[in-house]
Amino acid sequence: MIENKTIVGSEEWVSLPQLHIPAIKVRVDSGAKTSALHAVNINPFLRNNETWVTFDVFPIQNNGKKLIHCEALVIDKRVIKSSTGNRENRYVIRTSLHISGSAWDIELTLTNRDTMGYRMLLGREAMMGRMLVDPESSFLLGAMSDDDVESKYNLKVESLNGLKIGLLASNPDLYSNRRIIEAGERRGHDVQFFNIRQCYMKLDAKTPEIHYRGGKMLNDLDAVIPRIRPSMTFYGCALTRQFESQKIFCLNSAAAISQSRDKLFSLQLLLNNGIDIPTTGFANSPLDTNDLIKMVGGSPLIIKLLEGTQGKGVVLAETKKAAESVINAFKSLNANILVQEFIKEANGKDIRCFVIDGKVVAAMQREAPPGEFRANMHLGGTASLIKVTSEEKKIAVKAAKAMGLQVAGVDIIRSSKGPLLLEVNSSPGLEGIETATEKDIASLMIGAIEKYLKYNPKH
Ligand SMILES: Nc1ncnc2c1ncn2[C@@H]1O[C@H](COP(=O)(O)OP(=O)(O)OP(=O)(O)O)[C@@H](O)[C@H]1O
Ligand SMILES: [Mg+2]
Ligand SMILES: [Mg+2]
Repeated sequence: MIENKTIVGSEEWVSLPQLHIPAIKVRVDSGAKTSALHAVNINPFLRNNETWVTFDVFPIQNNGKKLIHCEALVIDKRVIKSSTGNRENRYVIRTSLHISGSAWDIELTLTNRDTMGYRMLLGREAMMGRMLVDPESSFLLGAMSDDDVESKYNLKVESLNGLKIGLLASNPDLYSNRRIIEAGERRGHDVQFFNIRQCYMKLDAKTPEIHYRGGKMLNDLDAVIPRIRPSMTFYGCALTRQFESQKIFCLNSAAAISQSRDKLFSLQLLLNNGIDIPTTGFANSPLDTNDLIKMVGGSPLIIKLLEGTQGKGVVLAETKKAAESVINAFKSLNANILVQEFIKEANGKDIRCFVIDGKVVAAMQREAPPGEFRANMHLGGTASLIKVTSEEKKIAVKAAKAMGLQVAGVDIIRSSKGPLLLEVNSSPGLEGIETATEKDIASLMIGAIEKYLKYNPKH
């Protein structure tokens, strides 16, 4: 019966019209029993008491732009062993396969293995009685150029006017992240959320790449907004650096973010740029504790964990004895700390200046709840509108510039000696400041990207 069978190569182009996939390159694999489709966002739902699935397919290899939403009736759920030996419980659907003028129904399992090079695998069940494989050849039933594929998918027509912006963060439901996406879309851009943990990259001189779990490529973004939480600094900065090396604009560079995460380094840098800070001491050994306390003017004094955030690692030691115990306790845990003169006259208040592209776009005062000296909102601090002086504005702008940050939350404390810089944040939160000032900060952040990229909306 060999005469009636079509000879195919190890790769071929097919189409799946019921799924609205006009062309997809398959790996012909007679070693696999069932055929598989590389799908993401696979979600079951009930329709007329039957289980269906919705799923997304990126049908074109190395193209993260073209996405097709599919739905199909589930005919089975099966444990499938992949070529690497992993077992996975997969949905099975039935759909019509069109290949070189013939069509027949095949079963397809849905899988979202990232590592699958081909978007579809054609197994022996689908080929049974119809095909013979010549493993040495490819595209015996017809090759397709990139242009052919593009025209099948109308890729050129589809392109948006706006910018493609990626938001690199950890939690899409966070107020700040929701606002950034919303503001970007409102200004006509395509803003997509990417979980930092689900991005991975290929370092290569000729074809460097950044991928997202599920196979999407992120190489074609126009800009990236990194919003890296402290626990993700190392990986998040490596990822941001990779975008930079691929000439994708990042709203805050990896270098600026990583140096802002080192409190000591930041304070040194700020001082070197002529910005005043509360007198600060740092020592490696507990043997120097006594002198360190003296250096910053004795008690009461502030002790800060270098890795602390949200006020959690900041302690006020009222007496010299208390200071010694706390410093030595931290040291015995091998924690890195700095000690700092306590600005009592601030009365539990500090000022947050939000700097974008060299301008203070909003400012608020934060006030600690009664009995607390730390003004952090996470610790119950309240925010209110405040008019900052031109000196304070200058300090904030200078600090952001010294740190190399296009977007920065600059914290200033009012002392009897004048305004002093406390710290500079590279992923400042939007909720407190937008609420207190009723300013659309998210939109101003997107505006900074537009300005840098010289983007002109074509109405
Ligand atoms: N030297 C100081 N004198 C008086 N109050 C201080 C001093 N340093 C910090 N504070 C208060 O404690 C709060 C927290 O300190 P700081 O901002 O340095 O650390 P953090 O909030 O833990 O860091 P991050 O803002 O990065 O989360 C400040 O907002 C301020 O209200
Ligand atoms: Mg702070
Ligand atoms: Mg900080």
